[in-house]
Order: sequence, then structure tokens, then C-alpha cells
Amino acid sequence: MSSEPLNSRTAAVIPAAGRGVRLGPGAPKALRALNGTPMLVHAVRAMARARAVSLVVVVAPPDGATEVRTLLSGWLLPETLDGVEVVVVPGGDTRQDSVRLGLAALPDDIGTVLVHDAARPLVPVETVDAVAAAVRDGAPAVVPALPVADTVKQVAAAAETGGPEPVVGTPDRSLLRAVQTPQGFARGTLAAAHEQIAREGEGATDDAGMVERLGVPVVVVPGHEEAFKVTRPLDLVLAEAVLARRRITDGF
Ligand SMILES: Nc1ccn([C@@H]2O[C@H](COP(=O)(O)OP(=O)(O)OP(=O)(O)O)[C@@H](O)[C@H]2O)c(=O)n1
Ligand SMILES: C[C@](O)(CO)[C@H](O)COP(=O)(O)O
Repeated sequence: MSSEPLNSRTAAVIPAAGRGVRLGPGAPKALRALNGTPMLVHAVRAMARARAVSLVVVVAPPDGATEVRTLLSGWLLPETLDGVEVVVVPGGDTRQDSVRLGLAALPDDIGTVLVHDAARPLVPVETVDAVAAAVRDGAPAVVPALPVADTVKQVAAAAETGGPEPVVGTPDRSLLRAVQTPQGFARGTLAAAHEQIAREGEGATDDAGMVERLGVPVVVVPGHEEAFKVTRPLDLVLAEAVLARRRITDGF
């Protein structure tokens, strides 16, 4: 069982401080529009719609917190947020730093934390609810994930030759999962994982990976195809197509 008090609240931390280098030149990725609405606004709405979430901490580019605050106050009218509070703090040089800075902004009564990439703006609310429920049911760390569709090859550590890379193995695909966000945590577990990683000076590309290094169990719940990460230009095309379909089928 989780050691979090039963009456504690759930917050979502949204790291949104990345540049979006792989997306190509332009504004920071989280501020770029999808069908006219900034990606970050979609992401905040996705978190605020979740039953459990009562606070959203947006981690803005290090020098962009004021701009992001202004942008969000224009897009997110309080009456559309159903009482969910939105706070903006400046981020850091890496995703890991940004999440740590977001965690530092949480009030004491937050016991469950969902960490969600601004770059996954279209995650369905059912996925967010499932992650939050699994944490509140006692799992200290929960990741949504999908089976891997491609066969995956492991290659040798980068050679300097620039020639073809030698394959050293083919992991059993049925045991692999592609993980998404939001990843959900008992707050104490996530804070301890970030503290350990910062002390050891190591890096990790996701928060659950840090928790694994603590030796704390991480569990997987089903992810969703629409929770994909907008990383490269083609992902923008897919995201806008999903939004256009939602407008027809769901009316938003
Ligand atoms: N210093 C950073 C770097 C990344 N992120 C956030 O982490 C999430 C996942 O990162 P990714 O998709 O890799 O975004 P970028 O770092 O912006 O992309 P790229 O690597 O292409 O520059 C994004 O919401 C991004 O804004 C962050 O908050 N702070
Ligand atoms: C957290 C994450 O989205 C899980 O898939 C991913 O690890 C972020 O990685 P990136 O290198 O910042 O794209």
C-alpha cells in the first residue's frame, strides 16, 4: 500500500520547458499551435478534466514563465477549469530539472503526482484517470504504456566509424512496452527518486526510470494511441487530424 494520507490531493506537473529541436525551428514546442490552440493549452485541459486532479503546475521555459502565465490566462477561463488551480513556474535545462522544479512548487497537501509532457497534448481523460486511480489504490509508481509494434534491434555502443551499426540482439517484443505520460506517483516516492538522481549526477529520460533505480516497483496500465508524443513534424499532422476527428465525433 502507498503511504500517502487518504485525504491528500492529486496534482499534475506538466514539463513544458523544452525547445522542440526535433520539431524544427520556431517557438518553444509547447507554445506551438495545434489547429489554432497552443499544445500546452490542450495538455492543461487534458489534466484539468481528470476527476482526481485539483492543481496543475506548468513548468515553463526558464525565461518564459511570465509569457506562459499570460498565454494561459487568455486561453483558460476559470469557469472552464472546474475549480482546478493552474500555477506556472520556470523550468530548467533538462526535462529532469524541469520536473524537479515543478515538484518543488507543490503545496504540502499533495500526496499523488502525475507528471505529464506538454508534448503529449491529446491524452484521453480515461488514461489520466486510470493512472491516478492506480496510484491512489496503492501503487507507488504507474506508467501508461502500449505494446511495441515494430521489431526492435539492440546495436553496439556507438562506434565512431559512421558505417553500418552492428546488431547485437533482438529483444522479445512481447515483453517490451512503449511508455507514455502521465506517469503517476506517490509524491514521496517521486521526490526521493529525483533527490537520488540529482545526488548521483545521473540523467533519466522518464520519471519511472528514476523510481526503478530506487528499487521501488513500477507498474504498467494500458496507454492510448492518442497519447503519442509530438516530437517530429509528422506528429503535428497526426495531432491535427486527431483533433479534427474529435471535433466531428465529440464536438470539441
Ligand atoms: N529542459 C526541458 C526539456 C524538456 N521538457 C519537456 O519535456 C517534455 C518531453 O520532452 P521532449 O518531447 O523531448 O521535448 P523537447 O525537449 O522540447 O524536444 P527536443 O528534444 O526535440 O528538443 C516536453 O513537454 C518538454 O517541454 C522540459 O520541461 N524541460
Ligand atoms: C517521458 C517520456 O515521454 C516517456 O516516453 C519520454 O521518455 C520523454 O523523452 P524525451 O527524450 O524527452 O522525448
